[in-house]
Amino acid sequence: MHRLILLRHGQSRWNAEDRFTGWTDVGLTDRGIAEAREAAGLLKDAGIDVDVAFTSVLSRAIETLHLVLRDMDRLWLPVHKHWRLNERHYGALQGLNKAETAERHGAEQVFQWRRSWNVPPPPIEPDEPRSAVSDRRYAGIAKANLPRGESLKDTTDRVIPFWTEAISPALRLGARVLVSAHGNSLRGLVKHLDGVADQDIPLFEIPTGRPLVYELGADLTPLRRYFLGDGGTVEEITWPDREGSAAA
Ligand SMILES: O=C(O)[C@@H](CO)OP(=O)(O)O
Repeated sequence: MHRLILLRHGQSRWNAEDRFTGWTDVGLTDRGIAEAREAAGLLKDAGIDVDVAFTSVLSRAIETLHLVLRDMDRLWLPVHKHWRLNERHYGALQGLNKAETAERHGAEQVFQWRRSWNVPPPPIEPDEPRSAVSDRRYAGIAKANLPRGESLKDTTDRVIPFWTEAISPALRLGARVLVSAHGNSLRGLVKHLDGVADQDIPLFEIPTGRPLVYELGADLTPLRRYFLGDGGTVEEITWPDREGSAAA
């Protein structure tokens, strides 16, 4: 059996302020730091160890990973950072308050932007200061390939090549893998792993700082998936049984 742990970063400053964040690089709040440390405690209590970690190039996921590895006494493990694990790029919505945006554009429109499978947010202009074009961490990516606003489908489409080329080979070699990333990049990965139907993914939320453990078969097919809870409890995830869906 292979084991994969997915971890959404602890609460960020903009989570706390209810702002669309996306590729904006904001740090953790005190609560976010506490959540990351609680995640380490849950992993240790469950007897789960890790051999290699992957994260995005955004500070909130990197900081969360470091806090977890430090508390697990595993700071020495190999860590691979990649932009493909970044949060969904929220385009021109980045920086706006979510409740105010709902008042302005309507709750249904905002729900579509936030949770639909394939509705992208309004795009950001490449020459805007908020764009990733001028950010040195993305210097190696062709400008034309830098996202300007992604749907969940767009996000998933850029996460999966990294899953295929980097994460799944590590699992196949027998490594226990921890991925510290973001609400939407992880939702996309879950959708892919479990073959979740498009209409079921909008209601699936990954809480900040709560480890989601996947037990995978030899061919990396999910056998079980569950959130770790206090006192050694687990919360199993099941998906509606739909025709055409590979989900269990
Ligand atoms: O703002 C964001 O980048 C994400 C995650 O916090 O928000 P949402 O959950 O609304 O997709």
